[in-house]
Amino acid sequence: MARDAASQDDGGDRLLRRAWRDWLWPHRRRLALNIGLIAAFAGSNALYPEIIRRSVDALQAGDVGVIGVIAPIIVLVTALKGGLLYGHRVLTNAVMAQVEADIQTRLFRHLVDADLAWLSREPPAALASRFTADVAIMSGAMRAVVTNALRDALMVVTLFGALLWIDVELTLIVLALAPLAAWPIAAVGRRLRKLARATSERVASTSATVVESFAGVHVAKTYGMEPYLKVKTAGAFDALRGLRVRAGQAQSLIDPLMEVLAGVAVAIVIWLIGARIAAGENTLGDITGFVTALLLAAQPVRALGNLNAVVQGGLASARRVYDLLDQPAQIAEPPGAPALAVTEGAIRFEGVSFRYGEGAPALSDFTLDIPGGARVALVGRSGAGKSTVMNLIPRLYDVTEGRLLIDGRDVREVALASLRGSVAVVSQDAVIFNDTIGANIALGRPGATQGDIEAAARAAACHDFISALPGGYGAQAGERGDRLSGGQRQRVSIARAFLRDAPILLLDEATSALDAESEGAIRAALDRLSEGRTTLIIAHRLSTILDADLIAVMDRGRLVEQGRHEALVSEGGLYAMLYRMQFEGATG
Ligand SMILES: Nc1ncnc2c1ncn2[C@@H]1O[C@H](COP(=O)(O)OP(=O)(O)OP(=O)(O)O)[C@@H](O)[C@H]1O
Repeated sequence: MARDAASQDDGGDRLLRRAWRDWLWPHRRRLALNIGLIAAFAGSNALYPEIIRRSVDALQAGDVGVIGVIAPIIVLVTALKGGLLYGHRVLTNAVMAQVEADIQTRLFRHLVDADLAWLSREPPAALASRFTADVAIMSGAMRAVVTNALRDALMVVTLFGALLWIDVELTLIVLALAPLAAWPIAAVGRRLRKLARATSERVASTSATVVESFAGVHVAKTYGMEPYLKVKTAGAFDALRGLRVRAGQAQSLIDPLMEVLAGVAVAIVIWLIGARIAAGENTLGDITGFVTALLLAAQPVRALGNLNAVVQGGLASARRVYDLLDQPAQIAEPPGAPALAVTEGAIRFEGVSFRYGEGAPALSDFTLDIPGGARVALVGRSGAGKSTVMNLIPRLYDVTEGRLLIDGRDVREVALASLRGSVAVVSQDAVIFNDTIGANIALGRPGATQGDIEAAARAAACHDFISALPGGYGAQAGERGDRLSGGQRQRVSIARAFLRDAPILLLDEATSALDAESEGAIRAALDRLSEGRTTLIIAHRLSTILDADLIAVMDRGRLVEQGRHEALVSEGGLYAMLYRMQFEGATG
């Protein structure tokens, strides 16, 4: 019944087969063993009606001695059932926990390798909800299908076997009622699948709202934004509530419907057997055995009806998980791509155009030659495209038109790891992970020794403050590095870049002012870091600009001027204007 309903919905059947092949088939041995346990359980369950029929008939015939035999048999059968059920549950749990971990691992591996352009479309918390909420719903549905559904189906089959054994004609009459149940279950299933999809999307956006609220809690509190956040989240929670109420209403139909149908079946049976007993064709044992089997079958039949709801929810979540897994990475290297061996470190943008998605171009016909080892300052108004230039070098995005060459090689033709390994980034918001400070520096070069890490920290002027922390390099940096000050975070990220020792350095100078001492330490560290490396700087300080070998002035995605400070000032163009507005009178 569950499959019927699923197949009527677009791709449901294919999705089920795919989920089976991807996640369950690898565990087929343990699943087969589990099915054996369930079959044995269902088989022992079907012995009940026969035991009851015989005892009632024997008791009615005055054979009290039979109780001495029946009672131990009942204990034996229930003990067997108990043992089988225990094994089945433990095994199911182990397999499904493994399946969940498999899905999460594959999803994560796929996502960390995915393109930035595509990853940044969804808030991190919404992505995270696919790992937690969607994977749980999906594995819950699989658990229900491979274990409960099989167990219930086997129970129904064996109990109907028992019914047939007792009375073929009556069993066929009862079976004739089945199609009456199938139709509403399928209809409810289709509705539930739609609601499940909407619910999963809501859960994702609600998680994003909640996480965003707490991530920006400093600003939220300072600006007294609590009422705004309360209203915003209350709306999201209420929308979720609405969806759940509607799903609950649809799902609640199934049980009562099955209940009524079971009542009809029992009534028909009692009515027919009553007539037959009166005619002397059936015994009281027959009716008791038959009704026992029927009542025993009612529960698994009902569970199968409800299973459809779970399957539909699982399919909706599986769709969302596969939507991510099926997204191919556009930024890939050609097979057998050679490693990039940087010799000079010369970078050439050759007629590069680039646009993010559908918007206006962020770069248009941008051509710039950066000699190896040069320090180049990118200057321009906000939104001019400076960060975009930086993003293209390690191929966070690919150019839409033109070429980007490093030492004469197109970056799209070399091994991605070697390209990224040749680049170190120090950005304004130093990205610090929730790990030890030592581990955060070590990210610069996996496999670095403690000695290397300390040398990098010394070069970045952060060894002293790290050593003074309780725990030293083993001290925790906190969530997003919040146990460190802004200046300390920046120095840790500079130490990471020192450790990386890459020939190309991308610097986004911090705009926020630090205290003079911190500022001086960072500047000195950055100067040391950029020595002997091709360095691109999004410059915010006059001193950086004055020191630059080349200033590239950008306007609306185009390179409009280039040269050294004095020459550009005397040209009297955009640079001269920006310089007058921002820096004149400043000491840098
Ligand atoms: N992820 C993105 N998706 C869509 N558009 C983007 C994205 N990042 C930047 N843009 C757009 O591309 C253009 C160039 O942005 P970019 O960040 O390169 O400018 P910028 O010169 O670094 O600005 P700022 O000095 O303010 O950091 C802008 O118009 C911006 O709106």
